[in-house]
Amino acid sequence: MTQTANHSNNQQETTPLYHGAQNHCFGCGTGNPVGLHLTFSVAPDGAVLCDAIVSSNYEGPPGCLHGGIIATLLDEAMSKANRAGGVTAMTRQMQIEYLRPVPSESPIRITGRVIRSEGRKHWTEASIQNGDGTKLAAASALFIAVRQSLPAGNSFNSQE
Ligand SMILES: CCCCC/C=C\C/C=C\C/C=C\C/C=C\CCCC(=O)SCCNC(=O)CCNC(=O)[C@H](O)C(C)(C)COP(=O)(O)OP(=O)(O)OC[C@H]1O[C@@H](n2cnc3c(N)ncnc32)[C@H](O)[C@@H]1OP(=O)(O)O
Repeated sequence: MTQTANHSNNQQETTPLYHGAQNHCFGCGTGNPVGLHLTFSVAPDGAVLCDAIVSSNYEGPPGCLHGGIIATLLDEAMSKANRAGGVTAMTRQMQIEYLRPVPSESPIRITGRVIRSEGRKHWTEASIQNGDGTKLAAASALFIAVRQSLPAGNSFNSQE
């Protein structure tokens, strides 16, 4: 489980990225009791932001998040950057740089953005910063838009 954090360096006007679906996504699903329950907002330039405090239940080294969880946070941010642009896509390829340990139980900011799109291919980037704005981890990825439409009643990005 993850708490929402308030970053003092949050000076941008952002809009919450809603999705009405009670899905089981480990990153954002409200229907997943053991998920991270991340919530994102969208900045005017289309980047998505999530200010969070991630529980020590997701640690690897003492006091630090597990690398797989860090990958999840970055993956989720890039997926949400696509969603903010109305694109439902799955991760095809992802590269991660683990620059510094990411602390558990401490405010972090996760940011994602779409860099370039060509047909169904969407190249994205994401990063995690600590409360001081130091970059702790970064990722770049290729997402491919899914051919299937969302199942009925799955209102991702709606405000219902
Ligand atoms: C199953 C869908 C159900 C319906 C929708 C329901 C829900 C929506 C689903 C997801 C989004 C919603 C919630 C978000 C959830 C999680 C958030 C985090 C995101 C994830 O965690 S998500 C899980 C991890 N993720 C996977 O589990 C993917 C497994 N994978 C696949 O399911 C296929 O791989 C797929 C579908 C991705 C693509 O498969 P495909 O057959 O449709 O597409 P194809 O292979 O033809 O590639 C198309 C064009 O990309 C080019 N291309 C390919 N690879 C390239 C490379 N490396 N470099 C440069 N170009 C490349 C080709 O060359 C071609 O190019 P061109 O069109 O120009 O020829």
